Amino acid sequence: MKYVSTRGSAPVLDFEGVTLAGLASDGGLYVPEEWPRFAPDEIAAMAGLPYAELAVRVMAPFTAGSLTEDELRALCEAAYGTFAHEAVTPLVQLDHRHHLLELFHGPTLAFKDVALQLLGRLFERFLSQRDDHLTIVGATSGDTGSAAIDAVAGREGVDIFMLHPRGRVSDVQRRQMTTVHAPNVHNIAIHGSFDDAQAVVKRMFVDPTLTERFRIGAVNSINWARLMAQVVYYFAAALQLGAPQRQIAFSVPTGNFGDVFAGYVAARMGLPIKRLIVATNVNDILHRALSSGDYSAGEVTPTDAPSMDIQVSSNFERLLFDLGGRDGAALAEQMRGFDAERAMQLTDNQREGAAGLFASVRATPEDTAAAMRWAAERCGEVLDPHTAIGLHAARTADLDLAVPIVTLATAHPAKFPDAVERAIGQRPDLPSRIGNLFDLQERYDTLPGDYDTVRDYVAERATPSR
Ligand SMILES: Cc1ncc(COP(=O)(O)O)c(C=O)c1O
Ligand SMILES: N[C@@H](CCOP(=O)(O)O)C(=O)O
Repeated sequence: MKYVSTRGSAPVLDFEGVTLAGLASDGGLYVPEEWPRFAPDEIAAMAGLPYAELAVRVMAPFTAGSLTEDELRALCEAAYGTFAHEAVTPLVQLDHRHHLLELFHGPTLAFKDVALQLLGRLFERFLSQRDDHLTIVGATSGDTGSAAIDAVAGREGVDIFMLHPRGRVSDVQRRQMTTVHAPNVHNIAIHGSFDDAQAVVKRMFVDPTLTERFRIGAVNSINWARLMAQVVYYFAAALQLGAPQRQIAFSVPTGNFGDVFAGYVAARMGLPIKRLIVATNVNDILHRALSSGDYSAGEVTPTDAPSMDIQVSSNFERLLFDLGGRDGAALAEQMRGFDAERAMQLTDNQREGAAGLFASVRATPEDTAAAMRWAAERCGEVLDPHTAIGLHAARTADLDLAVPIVTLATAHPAKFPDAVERAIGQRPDLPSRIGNLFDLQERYDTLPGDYDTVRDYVAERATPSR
C-alpha cells in the first residue's frame, strides 16, 4: 500500500515509511492512496475469529509490501497477548439497544494500548532492519503518554520525549508516565494546554535543525499505524452484533478525532456503519464544525474528562482531505488559513459529506455525571467520564431505534477516581496488575511551553540517526 500526504507535496511512502515518518514533511498527515474494500461475504467470513487473527485480516491490505501476513500475525499475537482479557476488546450489553466496547484491558487501561502495543513492535522491527535510531516526540492529554511509554520503555533504538500539560492530567495518568524510569524515557510537563504541546510536537517534524540530525517519530494519532490498528475493533464489535447483515452505530468520545476517524475508515472499508456519533465535552470544536461548519478553536476549558480537553483536532484534517475530493493543494491552503486565524469554515462538500455519516453531541459536566449514574444504577457498570460522554451522546442522538449503538469505553474508571466518586459516590480501585503507583517516585522536568526551549531540551538528549 502507498500513502499520500493530505497536503499533497510530501513524498509518497510505503507502510514502513509512514510508520517511521509520523507527520509528513509538508506538515500534512499520511492516508492510504485508496481505501481497501471488503465485500459483504469477506466481512461475514471474519465472524468468530480471535482478535489477533481479525486484526491480521483487517490490517493486511494496509501493511502489504512492508510485512508478510505471517510477520503481521506474529506482531499482532505478541501485542494482543499483553491484554488482560481473552477477547481483547469485549462487548458488554447495557440495555436492549446500548452496548459498551471495553477498550481498556491493555497494560495502561486506555484504548491507546490497542494501537500502541502494536506500534512499539512495528518500530522495533523496522528499526532493527535498518539498524537505525528513532527519537519519538509526543504530546498527551493523559492516555497516549502512558500507553506509548509502556510500549517503548527499555526498547533498543528508541528514545521517547513525552509532553503533558502541567496540572491538567489526572494523578493516575501522570504517575503512569512519570514513575517509569527507563533511560530512554523523558517526561516533560509543559505550561499550557494539550493543544500547545501538540503544536510544539508538530513543529519538530518540520524543523530541519532536528530532522537533519535525528529521525523524528510519532506515537500520536498523526501516525497512520495508530489509526490502522484502531479500525479493527469496529469490525470486532459490528461482527458480534450481526454485521454485515445488520447496520450498527458507534458513539465515540472524541478529542483529536483519531478514534472516530478509524470508524470512518472501517465504513470506507465496507463495514455497515449507520452513524458515527462524535461525542465531545464542552471543548466542542468538533461538535460546532459538524453541526454548523464552524471550525474555530476557543480556549481550552479543563474538565473531568481531561483527555478530551482539546480544541485543535489533528485528524479532522484527514476527514476534510477525503471529503474535499483529496485535493492536497486546496487543503494545504485551508489549513494555512486555520493556522493563521485559529478558525475556518468547512466547504459545502466537506459539510455535506460529513452529514451523511456523522452526528455530534456536546455533553456538559451535568450530562456526563448523569450518564455515569444511569450506567451505575440501571446497568451495574462503573464508567470513566470520557466513556460517559460517549454514552450520553448515544442515548440522546436522533437515530433509528432499530439500530444498535456501541459506545466506545475508552478508559478504565480507575484512571479518574475523583471524578467517578463525585458522580456516583463510589471510588474505583486500580486493577492489581497496575501495582501501587502512589508508592513510586516520580521523575519529570517542567518546561515553559515555548518551542525553542523544548526543541533544545530534546536536541541535547536525543541520539542522532545512524
Ligand atoms: C480516555 C479517552 N477518551 C477519548 C479520547 C479521545 O480520542 P481521540 O483523540 O482519538 O478523539 C482520548 C484521547 O485521545 C482518551 O484518552
Ligand atoms: N487524548 C489523547 C491526546 C492525544 O491524542 P492522540 O490519539 O493523537 O495520541 C491523550 O490521552 O494523550
